Amino acid sequence: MTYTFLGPEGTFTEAALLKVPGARDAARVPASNVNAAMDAVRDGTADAAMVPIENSVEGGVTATLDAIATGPDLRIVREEVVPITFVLVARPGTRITDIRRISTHGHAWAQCRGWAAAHAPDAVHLAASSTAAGALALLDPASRPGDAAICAPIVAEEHPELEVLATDIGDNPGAVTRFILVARPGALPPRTGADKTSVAVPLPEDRAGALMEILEQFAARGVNLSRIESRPTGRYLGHYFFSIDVDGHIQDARIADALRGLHRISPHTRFLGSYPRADGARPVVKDHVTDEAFASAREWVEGILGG
Ligand SMILES: O=C(O)C(=O)C[C@]1(C(=O)O)C=C[C@@H](O)C=C1
Repeated sequence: MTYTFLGPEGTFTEAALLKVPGARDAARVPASNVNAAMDAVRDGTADAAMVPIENSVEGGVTATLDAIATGPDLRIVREEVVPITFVLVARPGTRITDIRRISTHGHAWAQCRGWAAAHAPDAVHLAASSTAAGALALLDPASRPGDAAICAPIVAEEHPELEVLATDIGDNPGAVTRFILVARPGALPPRTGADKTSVAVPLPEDRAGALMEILEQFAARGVNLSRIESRPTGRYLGHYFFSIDVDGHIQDARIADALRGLHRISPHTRFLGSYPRADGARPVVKDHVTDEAFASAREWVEGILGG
């Protein structure tokens, strides 16, 4: 098994990958961005990719939402949630008051904006492809690095050449990021009873009430949505798809039935996977939407049709 992940070593994404049973002993190849990680899975260079999808403060990771909704099909097979704490690192001798450019990933900057405004008000954000990439660039003068970087504590532990100027600089204690493990389509992860299903649903064009019709497919079957966000398809201004997570597995009759309804409304709906929830929470399933209730309803209609 070969895994890829948003690298280099020391990213929060690597921490998420290391939570996957067996990943510590498997081949792990860092990718320089989310698209490269997904493409490595598509072309067979890697079997699975760990990528960030959502942060509790800054929201969706748009590169991931878009990359999985377009191009050759990929499937989410697992999710991991990682607590996020940040440190500020710099080359030894740097004083916080001298810092003018802080290099880090956009999602990390968004989570430390308040701290930066209070402690390094003259500093601007220098975008890096990941937190670890921003920190390691400080050790490579050829890369025109910033004066300091925001990264995970592990990067400072692994690189004593970097000095830690401040710890716990995130504005929201308790921040977490959710990561997904994606693979090529294959056997579905088995239903556990505490699962999620993800879909990308293009909004039918010029159809009044289309979003309501999509949401009704879930509401009518007692299916809870745990996330919904719209993304532009990139085709033209005003054309969107909805990225949706719901509680349940496609092997649950109520989810399969809701997906059939979605396909009727939006035929290019993309199934992105059914996989176990990281928190193990089981949904409350009302009596009229259990597998048994769907089977009994089907038999009733078949009985009538059969005469
Ligand atoms: O740069 C990293 O270390 C990542 O794993 C990416 C990422 C993200 O995309 O949100 C992950 C967690 C943190 O919230 C900041 C950055």
